[in-house]
Amino acid sequence: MPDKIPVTVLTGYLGAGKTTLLNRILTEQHGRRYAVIVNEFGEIGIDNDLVVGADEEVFEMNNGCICCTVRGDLIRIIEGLMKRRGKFDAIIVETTGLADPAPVAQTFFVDEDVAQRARLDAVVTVADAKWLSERLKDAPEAKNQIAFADVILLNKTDLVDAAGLEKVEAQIRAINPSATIHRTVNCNVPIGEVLDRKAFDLDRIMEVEPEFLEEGHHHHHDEEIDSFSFRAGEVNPDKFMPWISDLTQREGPNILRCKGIVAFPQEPRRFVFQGVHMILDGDLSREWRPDEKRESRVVFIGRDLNEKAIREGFLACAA
Ligand SMILES: Nc1nc2c(ncn2[C@@H]2O[C@H](COP(=O)(O)OP(=O)(O)OP(=O)(O)O)[C@@H](O)[C@H]2O)c(=O)[nH]1
Repeated sequence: MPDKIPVTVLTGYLGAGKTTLLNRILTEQHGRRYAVIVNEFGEIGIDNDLVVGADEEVFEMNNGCICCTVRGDLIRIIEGLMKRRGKFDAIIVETTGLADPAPVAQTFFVDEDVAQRARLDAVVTVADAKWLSERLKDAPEAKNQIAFADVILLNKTDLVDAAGLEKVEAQIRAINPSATIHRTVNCNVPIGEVLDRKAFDLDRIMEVEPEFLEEGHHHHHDEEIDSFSFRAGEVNPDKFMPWISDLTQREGPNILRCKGIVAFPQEPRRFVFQGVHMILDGDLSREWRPDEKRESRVVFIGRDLNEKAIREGFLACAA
């Protein structure tokens, strides 16, 4: 029987830096080939588009959270991949920021076909040094992601002072005393520290969650969190820029995450923006391909957001 394929589960709350880490892994010269499975919360697949696709194959799983409705998809994708062994050396699964990692990890033990052919190498959690403390108060998923981690990247250390870092690291330690913690900016960790760790420890997980190996999963997502996405054609940058900047300043506390790919008239490149609460980043990225439809897509995830007002505001930016 050939060796089992190692699988890394990449988790972390909304906007912590999972895609940043994934892109770092995929662009680094390491001589290994990865198959990547990306699960995204929200109807329009944007993450998939932001992953630097070199030779890697990226499988997208939308319309649901990996730990709930689409777990069957995960099993099917992995089984499909197993038929093409030899084309890649390892699998990376990026979960949505709202996923509970337990049922994802459980798949590798409970589903027999998967368990025979793949092994969970490690759960790697990216934690946002600026926002984790807040999320530990109001988001159970954020706590589970820390509790289940074998390796934790305490990321965005550039946004927090030394005392703040000590405090959040102590909170992490209180939840998970055994994970290796790396402090990072833009997830700048040597790749060997996150991949091929042989770190997943079932005994430890059974202590965290004694029912881990039992079938049946009752993960209730935070009902207050809404996600909506809108599409438009080209948008006018002179309208769009002030709108998005004003919206994130005003509604920032409620916007857990926003991101989008936007088409400006006469601009050959795609404008990509990303936000976490009030912090907004945006830049022109690669050129639109000739076969691509020049459309603008935006996603907002948050609490108590006024969907109608945001939709109207966005559509009013049309070029
Ligand atoms: N200041 C700062 N920004 C960072 C750092 N790492 C990532 N970011 C930014 O944070 C934003 C979110 O990063 P992503 O990698 O897309 O986060 P994610 O966890 O994949 O987000 P979701 O998939 O939406 O949950 C982007 O604008 C990044 O450029 C960091 O260390 N410092």
